[in-house]
Amino acid sequence: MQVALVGVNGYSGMTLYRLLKQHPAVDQIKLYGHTDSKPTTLAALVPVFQKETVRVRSFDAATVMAENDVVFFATSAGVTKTLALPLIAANFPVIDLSGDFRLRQPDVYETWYHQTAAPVAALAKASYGLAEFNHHLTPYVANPGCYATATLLGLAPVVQQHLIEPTSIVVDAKSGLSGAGKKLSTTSQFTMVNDNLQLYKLNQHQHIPEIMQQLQQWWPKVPALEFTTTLIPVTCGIMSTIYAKAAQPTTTAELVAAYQQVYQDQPFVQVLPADDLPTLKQVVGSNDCAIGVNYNPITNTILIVSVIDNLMKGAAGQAVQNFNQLFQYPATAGLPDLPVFP
Ligand SMILES: NC(=O)C1=CN([C@@H]2O[C@H](COP(=O)(O)OP(=O)(O)OC[C@H]3O[C@@H](n4cnc5c(N)ncnc54)[C@H](OP(=O)(O)O)[C@@H]3O)[C@@H](O)[C@H]2O)C=CC1
Ligand SMILES: CC(=O)N[C@@H](CCC(=O)OP(=O)(O)O)C(=O)O
Repeated sequence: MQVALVGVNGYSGMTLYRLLKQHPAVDQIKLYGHTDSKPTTLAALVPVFQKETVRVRSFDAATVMAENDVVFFATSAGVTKTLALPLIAANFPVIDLSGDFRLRQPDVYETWYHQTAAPVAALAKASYGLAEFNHHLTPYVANPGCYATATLLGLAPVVQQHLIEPTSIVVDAKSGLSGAGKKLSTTSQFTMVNDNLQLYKLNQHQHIPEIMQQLQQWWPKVPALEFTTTLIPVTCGIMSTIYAKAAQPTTTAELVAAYQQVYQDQPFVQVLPADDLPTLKQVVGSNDCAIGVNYNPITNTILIVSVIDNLMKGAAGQAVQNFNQLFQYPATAGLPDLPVFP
């Protein structure tokens, strides 16, 4: 299998390169940059990869299709909606880590991403690749966002089985700094991130419509959700802490059983026993999502804690899961089994 990767010098691209390099079905990885990039090497672009002398060439859609069997785009929002159009027209396999093709409605993308959307005909050819649930992939896979992945995997059982009041979902999500990509900003300087917590994009986060789109497919009665995001001083990891009112009184044991039933055949989702809640260290470096649930009978509230590594399950790892599904490789091929600890 000949694999193309665009955006290798971003955080998700670097992670994807590392995974693809040890994927048993990948024979060669070809790297591409901007359409007007000067030829260079990976070592020159990513100094920590100093041993990697593989070339990085400018992006040209016809060359990419001629030289490869599939292309991964680990590029910033707004790039694939133009660069990928010839690939979509040719039905060439694409796995897109950006948000450009996740939202079905162009006006929703324009509202939340503050830029023009991809053409409607192109959007219609994309499938949303929440890997545990969406198995009918088209050749163009829109890989989910990191917060959306943690939150949707956490909510799926209670939403699909109508175990909560649909109007009562509150999500308090936190992310490490690598979620913001490599570009430095005032809020991402060491002096602001270290020893600090910063709430951001209040009621404006682009993953709100992405989460809603999927929740409403599972249960149209979910009208909205409260969703906040906080930058925390870790490099990798997302913790999505979710609260919802139970539809009727329940127990933690019943909830754990419901979650275990939904995820019993999923190698990358670990449902923890009752009274156990996950930590970031249980998943960082792996492609796992770990989920803990608890019921508070005094307030009739269900608590769900869902953790992932934003660059793995939230980006590159799930992209490899979708690659495995698209080409019918074993689900776990090329994906590490254990987190990095200590
Ligand atoms: N970081 C995360 O945890 C997650 C990220 N994502 C998504 O994955 C994508 C990449 O994110 P991340 O790695 O964090 O971002 P980075 O900012 O770290 O990297 C962005 C990459 O896109 C490349 N790029 C930007 N514009 C162009 C262009 N016009 N043509 C070709 N390449 C381009 C950059 O190359 P150069 O530097 O040379 O311009 C760089 O390689 C984004 O869409 C992001 O939303 C999704 C889930 C989680
Ligand atoms: C910490 C941090 O800033 N995280 C980013 C997540 C980026 C992402 O995954 O966004 P896309 O939808 O564009 O893929 C954010 O909250 O916007």
